[in-house]
Amino acid sequence: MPPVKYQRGEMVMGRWPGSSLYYEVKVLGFDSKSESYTVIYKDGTELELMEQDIKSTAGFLSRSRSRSRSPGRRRSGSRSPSRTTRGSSRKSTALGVAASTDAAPSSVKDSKMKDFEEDMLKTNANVEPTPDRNQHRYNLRRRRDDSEKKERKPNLQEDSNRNTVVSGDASTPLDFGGKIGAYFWLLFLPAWVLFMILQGDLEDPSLVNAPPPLPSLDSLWDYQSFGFVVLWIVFQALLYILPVGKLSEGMPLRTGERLKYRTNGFFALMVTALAVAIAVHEGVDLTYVYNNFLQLAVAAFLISVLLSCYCYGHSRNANSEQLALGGNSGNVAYDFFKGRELNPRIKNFDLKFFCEMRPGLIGWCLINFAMAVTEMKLHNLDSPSCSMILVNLFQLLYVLDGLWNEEAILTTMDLMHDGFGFMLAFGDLVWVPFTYTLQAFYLVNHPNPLSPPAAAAIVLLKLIGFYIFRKSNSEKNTFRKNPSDSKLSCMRTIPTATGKSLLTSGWWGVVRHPNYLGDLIMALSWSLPCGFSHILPWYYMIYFIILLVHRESRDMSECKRKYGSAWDEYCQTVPYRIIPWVY
Ligand SMILES: NC(=O)c1ccc[n+]([C@@H]2O[C@H](COP(=O)([O-])OP(=O)(O)OC[C@H]3O[C@@H](n4cnc5c(N)ncnc54)[C@H](OP(=O)(O)O)[C@@H]3O)[C@@H](O)[C@H]2O)c1
Ligand SMILES: CC(C)CCC[C@@H](C)[C@H]1CC[C@H]2C3=C(CC[C@]12C)[C@@]1(C)CC[C@H](O)C(C)(C)[C@@H]1CC3
Repeated sequence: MPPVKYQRGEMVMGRWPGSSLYYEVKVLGFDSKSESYTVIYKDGTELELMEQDIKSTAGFLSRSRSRSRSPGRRRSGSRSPSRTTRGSSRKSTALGVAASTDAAPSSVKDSKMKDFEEDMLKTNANVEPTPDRNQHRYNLRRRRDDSEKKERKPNLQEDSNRNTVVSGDASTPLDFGGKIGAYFWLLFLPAWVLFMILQGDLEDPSLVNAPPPLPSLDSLWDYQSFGFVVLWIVFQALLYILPVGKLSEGMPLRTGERLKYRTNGFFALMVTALAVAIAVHEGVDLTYVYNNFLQLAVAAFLISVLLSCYCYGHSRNANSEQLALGGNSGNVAYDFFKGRELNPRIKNFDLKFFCEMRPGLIGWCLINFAMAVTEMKLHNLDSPSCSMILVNLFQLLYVLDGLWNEEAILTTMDLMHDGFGFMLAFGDLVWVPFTYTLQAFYLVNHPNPLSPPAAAAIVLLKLIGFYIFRKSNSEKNTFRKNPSDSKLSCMRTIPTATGKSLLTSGWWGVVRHPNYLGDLIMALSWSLPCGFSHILPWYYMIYFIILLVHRESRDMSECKRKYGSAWDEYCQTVPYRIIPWVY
């Protein structure tokens, strides 16, 4: 049995799960089975922490003094993470290092808490002084009371049977149907892409039709297509590593470290556009993409499988801090699917960031363009049809916007929380370029003439969706990068115990995911130009509703875990999730 490093009653610094912030906590006990400590925070929140998430108060303070910054303060530069300066409605947040107990729920202020508060006051005398400590409130929700605690002791084995993962410091429920679900998705997703591409080729494509006959294995594989996909990825990788463009910092990791990312996506798109223009001018025939769509998709699929295997292997050498919460269940299929490592890198080359923003996203535009060229050739047109132009322009705008604001991706769920495994590798390299292009693919053989008023109405819808999407993403991104940015001076916020606050006005006060709302309106405008004759071009809309509803609920659980009662307060203030008064 390992020696017990921290004793019952000892005051130590405990890391708040999922963040790099440390709070003063009191050790209540040690569980030898799970090798975890039960600790209590000042508001009565009890958690089980592993030894690596605890530091002795003395060592912690001398270290943070010598650097003159606590982990919490490091997060937001020289400001204390909780310092709020604007808006009378703004409440202050709890501090990473020391917080008053003013707002601890009265129910938890029992005698144990009183002793504890006294201990805390003594310890706080040693803590770095903070400018507005007295205003701070502790708004963590008490996780468990004593009676519950008696019933449940942390146990790794027990948790894994219950479909939860104990990953470093938090119990994370398994997602996507757990272990069985992972097998299902691993088989279903590639089969579904194959099915849809085959449907798109039919004269009467309908998702409710019987599946088309399976093509022979021979016809799926093509060396040339494989070569083109490899070349494409290598070309994009070369553009990514060029020392052109900004080096942006990601959000702080659990270790407090911030990774650097080369955000030159817009430049990469421009260079690619130039290269494609030269190639077309030199006689390269883009109808190849339409004629070999299936073979190109199969090649991309094989590459995504190889990449996922590499990432799974790579994660074996990663330490627990580098693993994603939730991709570390011990079940090979689940972890392979969900991704174990948060930021797999080859030197400074970030695989997740690169795959999410470059080959698939830029490939999406190239494929759409190739479909427009094919439509013109097949139907002897001087220019693509109005529907094809709208689909191309709308989706190009979406990608351009994503690459122009590439830095914003660093605050999204995928970058901050998800591991990089099959789901994202396949999603980025196959799903995005070969299913998001299905509307253009469909239009090649299924023209849908649009009247000018119909086209104008669709353009208006797209612009409304885009406005909501862009404004809300920018609000959140600006706020996360610099909470005291003058552009947000009139915004109301709710403070949380982690030092971050939640916006409750502007778009984030309308619904909890205004960016999803804008995205959904845009998705509608992408399907409308294809008409209502078939369901295939509506696949994106249907998939997107499912994806965003699921994503929203995943984000809800994650935010509840991170922010506790502050999140509940936010949900009360902003009751609708995505669509006002509907959902
Ligand atoms: N086209 C596609 O296939 C596709 C698919 C998925 C998503 N998307 C788009 O990608 C973008 C990113 O989506 P995402 O799923 O990563 O979610 P997101 O909405 O960008 O990020 C969610 C995170 O925002 C923070 N947050 C939540 N409420 C907040 C508030 N009131 N104030 C401040 N911060 C708040 C929380 O993180 P912290 O508090 O930790 O910062 C939360 O975890 C969206 O625009 C979405 O529409 C597109
Ligand atoms: C069913 C699975 C295979 C699901 C796979 C999901 C991924 C394809 C998506 C998850 C997050 C998405 C995303 C974009 C593209 C699709 C995903 C990778 C995005 C890069 C599209 C451009 C946007 O501007 C964006 C940068 C906001 C966006 C970020 C999230």
